[in-house]
Amino acid sequence: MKAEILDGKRVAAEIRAEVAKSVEQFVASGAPAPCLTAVLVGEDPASQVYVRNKARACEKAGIEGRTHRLPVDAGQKELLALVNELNTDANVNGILVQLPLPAGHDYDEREILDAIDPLKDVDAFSPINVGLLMQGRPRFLPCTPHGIVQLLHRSGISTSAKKVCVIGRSEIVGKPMAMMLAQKSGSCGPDVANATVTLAHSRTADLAATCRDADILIAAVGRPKMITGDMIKPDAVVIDVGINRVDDKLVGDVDFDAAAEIASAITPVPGGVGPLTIAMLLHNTLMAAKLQTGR
Ligand SMILES: Nc1nc2c(c(=O)[nH]1)N[C@@H](CN(C=O)c1ccc(C(=O)N[C@@H](CCC(=O)O)C(=O)O)cc1)CN2
Repeated sequence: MKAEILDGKRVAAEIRAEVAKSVEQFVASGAPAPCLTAVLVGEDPASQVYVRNKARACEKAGIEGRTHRLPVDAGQKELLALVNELNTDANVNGILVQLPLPAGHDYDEREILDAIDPLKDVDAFSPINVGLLMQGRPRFLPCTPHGIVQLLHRSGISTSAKKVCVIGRSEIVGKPMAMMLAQKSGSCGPDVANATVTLAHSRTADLAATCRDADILIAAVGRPKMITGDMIKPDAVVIDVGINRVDDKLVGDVDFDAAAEIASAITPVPGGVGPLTIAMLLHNTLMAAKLQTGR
């Protein structure tokens, strides 16, 4: 294999240790431990795992991690009422609603995310936080794209003047990722910015050629092994955001074996981008607590 493996698990552990140290200092200054509250609707197995992992990660970092579980058919009104209750609970610094909300029960995801107090919106999905990011003056950075920025930065990979292709235009990953990489340096954390970004999607005319033109390829489409070896420029950096369960195994959006023979660096699945999402959530929770207490 030619490519260097970008070890997201290791970088996430490094960030989690840094957050834990900062939490310790925050608490030593007389502040209460930061508190993150996750809301889980229904019993989707993957969502249950993610929420449990978030609570465990909180505990290890000295953050109080609470989970509110609602039945699948709780309904929009009850969910909104819970979000509003958490907004006014002074003991709660960060709120997240685990996505996706259950299908077939008429949940309006947009209305729920809009209702989260922007100062407690540690996922950075609310319109205020998305708008601040668009304007290059973010408050919270969305966790998965921020994790990717940290991984690139800590792996010594610069994006400045590079051609980056982000495949997938989701609100959680694709759109904010493209926005962050296109910003001027310094506005979205470390010096991972100033890229020339293409945001590709299902209607992109010649996706293979578009991908092949990229120095850095970020795949966030949710389709197993969709990015094949022939879509990768020799020596490109490949970041795989996909987590697809196929025959009881996790596979990314990239055909890893083929890509690793062509790329200079690549993230594995599992153990690549995924663990960074939770690390950056802890970072945002501490930030929220600091913003709310003025410390
Ligand atoms: N409210 C949110 N909902 C969702 C988010 C989010 O950031 N906020 N992102 C994803 C799910 N997610 C966190 O919520 C998440 C996904 C994957 C991982 C992870 O560590 N993956 C591991 C594999 C884990 C496994 O065995 O399944 C890896 O890639 O190594 C963490 C968090 C959608 N919903």
